[in-house]
Amino acid sequence: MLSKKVLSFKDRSLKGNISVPGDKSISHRAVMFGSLAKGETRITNFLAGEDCLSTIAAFQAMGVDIVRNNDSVQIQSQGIKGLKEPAEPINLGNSGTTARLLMGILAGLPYHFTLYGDASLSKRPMDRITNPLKQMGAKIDGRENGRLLPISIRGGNLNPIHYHTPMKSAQVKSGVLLAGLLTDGTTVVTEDTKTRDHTENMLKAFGAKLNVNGTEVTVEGNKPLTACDIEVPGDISSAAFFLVAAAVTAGSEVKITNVGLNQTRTGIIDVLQLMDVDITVKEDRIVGGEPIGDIVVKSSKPKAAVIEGDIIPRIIDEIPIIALLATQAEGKTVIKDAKELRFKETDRIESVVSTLKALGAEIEATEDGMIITGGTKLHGGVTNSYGDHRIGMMIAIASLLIEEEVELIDDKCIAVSYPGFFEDLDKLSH
Ligand SMILES: O=C(O)C1=C[C@@H](OP(=O)(O)O)[C@@H](O)[C@H](O)C1
Ligand SMILES: C=C(OP(=O)(O)O)C(=O)O
Repeated sequence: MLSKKVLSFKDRSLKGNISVPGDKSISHRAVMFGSLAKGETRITNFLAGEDCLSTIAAFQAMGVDIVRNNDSVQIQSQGIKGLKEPAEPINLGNSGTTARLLMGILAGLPYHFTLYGDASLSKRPMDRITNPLKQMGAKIDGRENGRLLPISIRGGNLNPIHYHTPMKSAQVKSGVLLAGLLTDGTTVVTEDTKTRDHTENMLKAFGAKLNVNGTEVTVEGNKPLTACDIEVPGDISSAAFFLVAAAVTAGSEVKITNVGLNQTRTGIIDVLQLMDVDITVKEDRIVGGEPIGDIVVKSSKPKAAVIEGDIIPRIIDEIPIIALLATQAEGKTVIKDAKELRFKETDRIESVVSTLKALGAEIEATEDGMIITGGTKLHGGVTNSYGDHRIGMMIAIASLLIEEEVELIDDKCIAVSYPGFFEDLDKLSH
């Protein structure tokens, strides 16, 4: 039975300060690298969302001692050599990041693994990572020749690789780099456009021999990682929902503190500026190579924009909430070059378009994006997140603009990336 929530937030303005939970991408990587590094790694401000809990469970299944207390995590590891063959299949839940990065690690270990996920993850393409790993020598099989989960891996004896990622994906880049760490030579990964670089930043902090030159990353294999402490910045992808909410509701002013401002993730700030939203950003400090600071957004009169090209990987998870912003902007917004949206928890081109259309927006899907005519008054109705956390949060923010009730079917999936989302929305609502 799917959960259901009736949203009637009409006419609320958002005021106040919050710090959103820890960054999902960084939390995953902290657990993974901490499990590979000999010694004790302590993580603070860890995101206790379902996806990151799947990552913890995967390494516990390989014998790593991981203890979590709310958003603090303590890892005691014997290093790569201490990892054990899990007795049971590994459940990846809903998490694409766990799947693609973990496969890179497992491919380098001399054991057998079986991986599976939920209905959504079982539809998402895994050949983007299994293909390069097979080229490196891993034995991988699964549905449709290793394209889909469940997948089995017999790892070990990998060769290094020079690999150019055919799609703009930090998960693929990271998975290949992690496999490269477990070889005897030098692995080089290149990409057309720089995608999020948390793997590179954090591997350096763990002592890996890694070099970044523009869009080329080189890693030396067979060099042990050393445990270190990781402070996770707030997740700008979670903050994005409240930044847009403040921009589109009257009388609002929201400050998000302690949020990650890594350049490869801050496309949402650029888009808000491009669309004439009143936004101020203040960078405070850099921790583990990751800049952290505060963002303030006030009620605005947004203008439409064309959003395309190299900015897309920098806003890939924010496009659902940007689409909602575009419904309230003056003019026609065009989002292009975003075909990758079709491979997320849902096909986010179809799920965003059908959901916003059902609420009265003027929005059309294109092959690689969407066209949105702004200035529409949204209305109530029955909506479905389709099990996609970012669609669920987009609907909740849309309901702030809607007089009638909005029914949200499957609100619980929001816990994948933002367990306290409705509490934070309540905290800011006046
Ligand atoms: O590396 C990561 O942590 C992520 C990379 C992106 O996916 P792709 O690599 O598929 O673009 C993003 O959508 C996902 O939420 C997290
Ligand atoms: C696409 C996402 O995550 P993942 O690929 O890890 O499932 C997301 O969080 O929006």
